[in-house]
Amino acid sequence: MTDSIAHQQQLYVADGLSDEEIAQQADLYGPLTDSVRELIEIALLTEVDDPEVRAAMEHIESAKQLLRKQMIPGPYGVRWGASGQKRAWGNAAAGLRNAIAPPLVIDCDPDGRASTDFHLGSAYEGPAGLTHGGVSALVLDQVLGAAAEAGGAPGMTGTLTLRYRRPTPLGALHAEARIDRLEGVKTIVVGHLAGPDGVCVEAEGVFILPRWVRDRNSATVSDPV
Ligand SMILES: CCCCCCCCCCCCCCCC(=O)SCCNC(=O)CCNC(=O)[C@H](O)C(C)(C)COP(=O)(O)OP(=O)(O)OC[C@H]1O[C@@H](n2cnc3c(N)ncnc32)[C@H](O)[C@@H]1OP(=O)(O)O
Repeated sequence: MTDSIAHQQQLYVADGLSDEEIAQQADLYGPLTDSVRELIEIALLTEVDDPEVRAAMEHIESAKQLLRKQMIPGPYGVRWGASGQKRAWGNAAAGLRNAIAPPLVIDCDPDGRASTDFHLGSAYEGPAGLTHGGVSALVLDQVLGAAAEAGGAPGMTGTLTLRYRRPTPLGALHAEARIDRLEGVKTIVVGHLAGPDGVCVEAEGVFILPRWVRDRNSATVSDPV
């Protein structure tokens, strides 16, 4: 096993937290994340002058010092509580503790579908007034991956193919995906990102459970009890 695979495995952790403990953490850290996300937008758009900017930076420095007192060595990884509740709170698209995530709250259906309504503010701009194409890819990667996982055929993104049909505005957006077909270990998922005027980006993704997970799963199935 390579060092890189061993490192990945260590970041999938069953930490045994109860649902109540997870809810407490979500209540504590979720609003912190929202506040930092708002700060990103304000820092981007503020037009206050020198004294206010310097004063604000001092407040931000104090907040950083307070929060730094106790830290996860990082990254957050993926954790499961005692009831099996999954927390991918560091996820760049949907993580509850990640201020750069829009965040996506994705509805999943066990028939292999996923969808989300979300809002992209000024921090996601690419062309003037429009969503950055890489951010559209981030969103679609996550939603297509969630559909694969919801349908019981999860995987890492092997290939993601996008067709940008029309510019994606900032603001209120919708993304959805469904499993199109399974081909051996590959899950092929299709989906799109839409704005108020219709579909902006179409996507097809090939999701593959990494070999080390497949090997572990087949070893578990065939192990004598
Ligand atoms: C408990 C742990 C769970 C972990 C999983 C859970 C994930 C839950 C995700 C939730 C939602 C996340 C949504 C965001 C998802 C990301 O952001 S993932 C990050 C971006 N992706 C990556 O970094 C992937 C990097 N690449 C890799 O790790 C490996 O190349 C892959 C993709 C896992 C494939 O490796 P492999 O399993 O060793 O592949 P291999 O056995 O050689 O080939 C198997 C089959 O796949 C085909 N294939 C191989 N590579 C590719 C490719 N790139 N494209 C198309 N086909 C390919 C082969 O041709 C072969 O096909 P068949 O011959 O069977 O027809």
